[in-house]
Amino acid sequence: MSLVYDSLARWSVAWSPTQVPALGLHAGSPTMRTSQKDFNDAVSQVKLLKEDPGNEVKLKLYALYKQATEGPCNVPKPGMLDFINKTKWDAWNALGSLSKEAARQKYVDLVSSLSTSSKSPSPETPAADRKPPEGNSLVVTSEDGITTIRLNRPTKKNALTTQMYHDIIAALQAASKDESTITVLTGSGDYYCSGNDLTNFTHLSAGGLEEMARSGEVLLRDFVDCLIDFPKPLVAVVNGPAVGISVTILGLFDVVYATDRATFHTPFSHLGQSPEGCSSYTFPKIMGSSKAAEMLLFGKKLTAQEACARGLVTEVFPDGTFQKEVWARLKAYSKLPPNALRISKQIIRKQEKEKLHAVNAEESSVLRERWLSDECMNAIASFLSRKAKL
Ligand SMILES: CCCCCCCCCCC/C=C/C(=O)SCCNC(=O)CCNC(=O)[C@H](O)C(C)(C)COP(=O)(O)OP(=O)(O)OC[C@H]1O[C@@H](n2cnc3c(N)ncnc32)[C@H](O)[C@@H]1OP(=O)(O)O
Repeated sequence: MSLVYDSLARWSVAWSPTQVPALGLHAGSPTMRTSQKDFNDAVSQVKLLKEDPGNEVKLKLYALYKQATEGPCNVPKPGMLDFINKTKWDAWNALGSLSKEAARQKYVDLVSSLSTSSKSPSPETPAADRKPPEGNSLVVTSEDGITTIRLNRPTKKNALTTQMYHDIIAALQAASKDESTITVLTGSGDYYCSGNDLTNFTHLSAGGLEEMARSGEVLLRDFVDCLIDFPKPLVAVVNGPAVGISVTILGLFDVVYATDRATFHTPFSHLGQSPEGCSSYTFPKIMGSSKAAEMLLFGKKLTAQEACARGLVTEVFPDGTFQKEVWARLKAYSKLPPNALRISKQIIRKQEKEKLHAVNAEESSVLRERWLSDECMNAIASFLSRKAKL
């Protein structure tokens, strides 16, 4: 959860020993002097931890630090949409009337338990060497008549940032005009895609939440429109679990190949959201209304085999031979006459294009409303504070 992580990392800058505010101890108490030194040492030690202790621990550290230095939570509760500060406030407030001394002790104990399970880097290790940069979130290549658009944020399970939606649109537009015969969407690492990056909701502009929801609606509509209009064969190479919008848009692909490790999950109700990617239309058509409802309303997660039996997936391959088999198949298909493929694809799509655009516009507009709802806000806050995992 990078947002809270980053935010906590920033707080740790403020924990520099020279900036730590006075702890309000009674001079002359040897126990407390020791405790203060231990506490200050622990504060410094946190910054040397090599391994990320995870958001839950970092929140505990934050809360204990605040309690130890300022006492019980004494600031107003941040608004519901101020996810990060609300999460921090909740953690601090949960400590109730715990004394400063007890909080300091708990902080020291917690850091000490972390230090024993994680080696500190040598002081000269440059920060950049500790966490390698992720590089480009989208990688587009063209080879053997195939343009491949690869989601490339493996450490975030290829969650889609707003920039990635824009980049995919641009990549599809370029692919529609390039020399390739087939276009492929796939993912790097163990996941295909974990859907919309939930931290997209935290990037509020001056226009506030309403403006964010409005621009989200436009971006979603443009993204899905681009898939509806894509003129060449579009293939999904589903290399691992797929969540949310990465699943719903599969109904707009021509062929979907999946590893037997893949799962297909659309937890919209859990998130206080509603279906997109034209799935409210394509899913009932592909698998029948009751099977579609099980996925889109109740968030039933399908195995690759189940998704194949329901017609969402074209074929499932054993994970061990997935890449080899699929790419060999695609290379063979890419030798087919490109114009015939284009014309055939377009005549198939033409029958439904208008309908799909209308469905997309409606789904996007309904989602804009959903994004402003308490149900959605609470679900996202819950994910960001790591209370719930889907
Ligand atoms: C209004 C503005 C919107 C602008 C954009 C509009 C465009 C269209 C929007 C269309 C609507 C789309 C809807 C959806 O896609 S709904 C589905 C959303 N996805 C989820 O709810 C999945 C959430 N993730 C999880 O449940 C788990 O992470 C997952 C099961 C996928 C994997 O669990 P696992 O335990 O294996 O791994 P981690 O949880 O530790 O994940 C590793 C790190 O990756 C981060 N992560 C994963 N998925 C997401 C995500 N979707 N958004 C943000 N971050 C994600 C996770 O937090 C971990 O990060 P840290 O290592 O930093 O903790």
